[in-house]
Amino acid sequence: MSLTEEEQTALVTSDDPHHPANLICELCRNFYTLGWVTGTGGGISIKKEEHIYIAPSGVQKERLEPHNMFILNYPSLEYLRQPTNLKPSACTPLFLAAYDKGAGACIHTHSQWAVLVTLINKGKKSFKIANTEMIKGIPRPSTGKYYGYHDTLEIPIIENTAHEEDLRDSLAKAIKDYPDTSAVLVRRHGVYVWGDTVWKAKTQAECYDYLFQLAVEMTKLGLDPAGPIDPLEE
Ligand SMILES: CSCCC(=O)C(=O)COP(=O)(O)O
Ligand SMILES: [Zn+2]
Repeated sequence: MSLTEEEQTALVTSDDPHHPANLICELCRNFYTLGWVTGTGGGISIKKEEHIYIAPSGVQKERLEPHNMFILNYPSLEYLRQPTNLKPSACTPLFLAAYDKGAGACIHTHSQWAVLVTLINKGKKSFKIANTEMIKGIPRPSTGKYYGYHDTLEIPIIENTAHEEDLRDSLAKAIKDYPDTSAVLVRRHGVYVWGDTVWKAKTQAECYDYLFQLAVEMTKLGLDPAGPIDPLEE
């Protein structure tokens, strides 16, 4: 299905700040201040009905404008809009793996806390944390509820590749092997987080980042993030 130029422009033009083309720009500016999307890496994609909005690759994400957005039809994966002289984010195949799981938005961060948590879990295929309030912000699809305070949250870690797009198969396998997960850590690189809606994805990304930082700091203090509550604490 090819759209006229006017139809394509209409898909990225709106006064509504919640329109995906506007939200991606706003959220990337927000994520930039958190150190999640500096140096052009990282980003966010949003799905609105059958339209997937994707930012361009290799551009400063905090300077994006709505007319820079690519739009893919889902599930046909046909591009409805491709801005000239730009390439879609290299994360596109990874975002699609999250959409295949029913996500409404997917965030990729290069947060140093995400990177560090993969390094303190050297040689391990996952990161675990328990007995922490912020775990309660993470959904657990198998129960239809959220994780509880005393639950152990486990996030898979996959190995980085030279090119972002080559992560797709291992990310898809991690999603299959960890059906309760809504995030995949990429060693020495960052994290992918997805949610049913853009706001859920954002909340979860914030909770995960908090938990990654906490785990790094706990480990530095000789505490085990997945360990039991020490009775002497109370
Ligand atoms: C310095 S960024 C290296 C590539 C990367 O990790 C990444 O997330 C790229 O994303 P883009 O949307 O710019 O293709
Ligand atoms: Zn990346």
